[in-house]
Amino acid sequence: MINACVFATPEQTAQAAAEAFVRVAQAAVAGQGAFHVALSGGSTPKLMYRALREMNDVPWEAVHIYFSDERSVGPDSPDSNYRLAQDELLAHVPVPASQIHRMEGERRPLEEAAHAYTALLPERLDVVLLGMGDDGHTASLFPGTEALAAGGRVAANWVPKLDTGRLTFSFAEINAARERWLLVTGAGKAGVLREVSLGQGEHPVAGVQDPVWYLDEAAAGQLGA
Ligand SMILES: O=C(O)[C@H](O)[C@@H](O)[C@H](O)[C@H](O)COP(=O)(O)O
Repeated sequence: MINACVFATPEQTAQAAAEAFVRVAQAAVAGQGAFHVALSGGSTPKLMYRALREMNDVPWEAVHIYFSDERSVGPDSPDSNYRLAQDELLAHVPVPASQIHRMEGERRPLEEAAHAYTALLPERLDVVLLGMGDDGHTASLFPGTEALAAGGRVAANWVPKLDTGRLTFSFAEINAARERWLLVTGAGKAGVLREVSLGQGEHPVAGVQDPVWYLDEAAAGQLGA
């Protein structure tokens, strides 16, 4: 079974994840003076980012932003995960620019970008925020790709079905964090989520250890069926 928080709508799911972000950020800053969090790409986190930018009492001056993956594009590309976070959250909150750590998706070879990003990671992330594709991928760890077995903390990953390279956290990096949050909404994810909950299929997201799932009822619709 999975450790899931289920909410009626994507908006309520996003709000709950944003409220958890505030709580965990406040505790981390009180305890260690900083909060190191890796944001996810894709469309699902957009609602959470919009909820989070309206929240009070976030210790933004002590928050360090990272990214769990990035497309092989520059920061101005509409496909950039960094640009999504910038447009929907970071441009609206007072995180010091020096504390926003972008993956250089435009850099070639991508292996150099992966190596450079590894060098700027903290010893341990507090939270890694992730999504799940309808093929069971998470971050840019796609089924059948080499990065599934990557050592190290950040990998360059060729994704044949997308005919493109990606930068992605390895499972080692994801699972070394203090917490892993999976934000998944929509009926299109329900079938894969059921298989993951039953230990069925070869879904990369199953490699994320002990995540907290933030789900809406549509995505959770086949759990326990
Ligand atoms: O770069 C990306 O696209 C994400 O890192 C990816 O892992 C995403 O979380 C899933 O594809 C879900 O995407 P949606 O939220 O758009 O369904």
